[in-house]
Order: sequence, then C-alpha cells, then structure tokens
Amino acid sequence: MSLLIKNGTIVNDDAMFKSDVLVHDGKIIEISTSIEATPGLEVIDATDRFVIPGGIDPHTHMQLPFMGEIAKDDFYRGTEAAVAGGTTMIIDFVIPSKGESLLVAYDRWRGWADPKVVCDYGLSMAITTWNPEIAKEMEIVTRPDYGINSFKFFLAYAGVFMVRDEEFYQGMLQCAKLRALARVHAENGAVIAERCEHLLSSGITGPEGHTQSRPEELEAEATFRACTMASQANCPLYVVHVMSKGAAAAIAHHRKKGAVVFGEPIAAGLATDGSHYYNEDWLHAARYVMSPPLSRDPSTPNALMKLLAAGELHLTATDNCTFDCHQKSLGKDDFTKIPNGVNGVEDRMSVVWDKGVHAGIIDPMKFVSVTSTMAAKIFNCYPQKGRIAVGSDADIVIWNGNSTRTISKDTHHHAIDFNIFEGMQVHGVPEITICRGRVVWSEGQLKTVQGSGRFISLAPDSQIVFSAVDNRGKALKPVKIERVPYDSFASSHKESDANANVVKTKSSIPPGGISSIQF
Ligand SMILES: NC(=O)NCCC(=O)O
Ligand SMILES: [Zn+2]
Ligand SMILES: [Zn+2]
Repeated sequence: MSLLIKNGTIVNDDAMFKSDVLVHDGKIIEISTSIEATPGLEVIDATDRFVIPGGIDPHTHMQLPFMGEIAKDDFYRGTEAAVAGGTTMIIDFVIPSKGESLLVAYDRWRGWADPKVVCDYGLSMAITTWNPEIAKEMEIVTRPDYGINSFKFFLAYAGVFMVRDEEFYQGMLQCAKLRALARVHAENGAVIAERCEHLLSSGITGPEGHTQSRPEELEAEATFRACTMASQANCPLYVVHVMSKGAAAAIAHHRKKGAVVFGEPIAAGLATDGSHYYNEDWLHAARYVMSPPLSRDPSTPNALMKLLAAGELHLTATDNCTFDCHQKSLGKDDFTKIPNGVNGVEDRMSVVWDKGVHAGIIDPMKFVSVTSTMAAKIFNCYPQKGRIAVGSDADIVIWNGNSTRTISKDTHHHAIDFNIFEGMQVHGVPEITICRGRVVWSEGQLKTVQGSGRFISLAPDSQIVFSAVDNRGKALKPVKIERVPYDSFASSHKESDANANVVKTKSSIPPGGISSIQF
C-alpha cells in the first residue's frame, strides 16, 4: 500500500521544511518537493498542516490489575484512544506480582496486548521483588526475543510493588551491567503509609487525604535519593511522572553534576493541578486521585512546561491508567482505597501543543522532541520511530496547529465515564494518524483493526543513555591502598612517626564521592 502526503511542513526535532512524503509498505521511501501523484496512490493534502512523527507515549498502564481493580482502557481501547490523539506507539509496563517470575508476567502482558493493539507498542518491566533469580531473569528479558531495555522500581505502594532502597540499589547495579535503563516511581512509600494511617484516624477519609498523605516534599526527597543512589550505582536513571517543582529541581541538580538522569512530566501534571482534591463533590475529587498527586501549587503545570523548554525535563508521557466512576467510588469511605490513576493517552499531544506551542513556550521542533523523538532515542528505537526520514516507519500525524477542540468524556475514546481535562479547549488537532503506513484515524473516525499494531523489541545500550557511563565508571572504581601486612606487636612498639597520618597514595574523588547536598 502506498500513500503520498503533499504540500505539508515536515517537523523533526531539529528542522522544519516544506516537502512531500512518499510511503510504501509501512516505510517512508522518499522525501522531496513535488513528488508526482501517480495512479493508484492515495494522496493526502497537507497544505497548511504540519507533518510530524507520530507521538510516542513511554508510560501507560493498559488493563493493569491494580488496587483490586483492572484499569478500564485495555490494549484495544487504550491504543484506539492513543491514535485518535496522534500517538502511534506506547510503552506499557509489565508489572509482576511480588514473587512472580518476570517471564511469566511478560507472557501474560504479551498475551493481553498482541491481539488487541492498533498501534505499535514496546514494554518496560517493573521489578517488585529482589533475589538472584530476578537478576537472572532481567538478563533473559533484555534479549531480542523479549525486547525489554528498561526496568522500573517503585519507591511507593508499600507491600504491593514497593522495593527497599537496598533492593533498588542492587537492581540498578544489574541494570547498569545489562545496559538497561532504570526507571523510578519516586515517592517515600514508608512515610506515606504512616501518614495515611494518621489522616484516617483523624477522620480525614476523602480524596483531600490522598494529597495530604503525599506532600510534594516526599516526592522531591525520593527523587533526590533515587538520583543519588543511581549515581553511586553508575546507572542512568529515568524518573517517571515528575509532578512537582521540587522533584524537577532534584533532577536538574544531579544533571548539573554530570549524572545521566531523565525527567518525564505527564499530560495531567502539565495541564491541571491538585486543587481538584479539595472539591466539595466527592466523586469530582476522586477522579483526580493518582500518585504522586497533582501539585497543589497552581503555578506548577506552567513551570514544568518551561523546564521542558529549558531541557531540564526531557519528554512527556501520560501514565494512562484509567478507572471509571464506579471503580473510584470503591474508596468512598477511605481515600486509600480509591484506585490510583488518570487518563491522558488521547489528549497528551493536544495538551502539550496548547500549553507549550500555542502558549509560546516551545516551538514545533521541541514539541516533536518531547512528544516523540526523545522517547525514541531513550528507548533505542530511533530513527525507526520518532523521525520523518527515508527508511523510518511511516508513523505520521497530519497536525493542524491552529484548529481547536474541546476535550470531553462524550467524545473521547477512553473506556471511562469522565475525563480529567473535561471542558478544556485546546489548540492542536491530529487530523490524520498513520501507523506504519495505515491510516487509522481521519475525519474524526477510527479505522482500526484489532491486533494490527506490532510489538517493538527494544535493544539495550541506547546511545543517549549509555555513552557517558563507561568513562564515569572508571572514576568510580574502588581504590585499594597497598600496605605492609598489619602486625599489632610491631605497631604498638613503633616510634611515633611525624608523617604517620599523611596519605601518600594519589587518589581522586569519584563522582558522587562528595556530597551533592549543598545549601
Ligand atoms: N500513577 C498512578 O496513580 N497509577 C498508575 C501506577 C503508577 O504508575 O504509579
Ligand atoms: Zn508510578
Ligand atoms: Zn505509571
């Protein structure tokens, strides 16, 4: 099947130019001005439109079993919502139960996703238990037939997914060895558990308790701790769902010291805030319950966008994990029982365009970078994905930057009965979405076939993630001092030596060897 896209403005992360694009058999085969429309070619007129790489959402949880419920968007509805919003690839998380084999969990996720996805997808793997068997299985799943190149550690959800600091540290050592990226959900799960108990016993049972149990300081503290530990393990780190200025500052602090750390704000955190938790309507407030919570500081969404513009945060995701009103209502007497998670996969591209490009904070190239290219580079599928170039997959969106739409549960494609962006009017509309050469969304209609998406095997050792770590590792090598064997008798009779305390060996201070906490 062949497609010709004419008269559009191609946008990559590093350039914008007018050109035509010819697609054949799922790949881009030619980019030049004035490609002739031969008979049999389907022609798309992209005059006054941008032609952008399809969005990549590197953080979703389709049909995740969580908090006694199953997230409503399954891999079919969730990927339909994705393509309706201009996203052509997602990276979802395999999350094994505590003690479960990674391989068993992996097969379950593939069994769920493969027959349902309408766009391409990759997988990341959560590590919820630590033991030598898990370390071995991490090695297995990084092979091409499994295609995992990142592992996520939860520092929250005590007793469910959370790992202890020493397990997280061991896990990162293993990630570094396998050249896989460590990802972290950075909160202080132990303190949160204490605070939840205290709030409930003081009679605070509503959704306002959720946000009060998880002050921003705890996210900032955990982010700082995770970055510090990653530096000690010489392991690149990716902080998922950066929700607060404090967490973003912790990432920037460590980057300034040379750490390889990436920060991912999500659509919810870029477009709305935590004032909803104090809404008097219980259900309204419960809809926004997610962790870490939305920031109570109303200036945070704009600040996070500016940090993307400045390169201090790096790419956007959604953490799409949807529970409907009925599921949310299971926590009506106890906020700790409200299933955590919000929508985003359909609206991320429009929200980032509206709050970023339309607001004058980022340009269209940066938009492409933070919605697609950076994800492709970090997860090592670039330039197959994330670029409009000859040889790349034809994952393309015809984007109208001037058009507007109003987000609503009545028109969205999620499987839930509300939308956290309800009523928001956004500039930036995906008019046509093309997944590997197939038009899957046009004229407001889905044209999808279940199972038509493919699994993308992600290889370890991404350049943008790992190029710096070897030299850094040399400086981190433990130092051994060669000494004459210690003899306690001789030592106690030795004359005092004026130079006894002078270290004669040359030593350097490795990265992270000096405290990075400076006030
Ligand atoms: N974020 C959230 O509240 N739910 C999804 C699971 C996670 O990523 O923490
Ligand atoms: Zn998380
Ligand atoms: Zn998540």
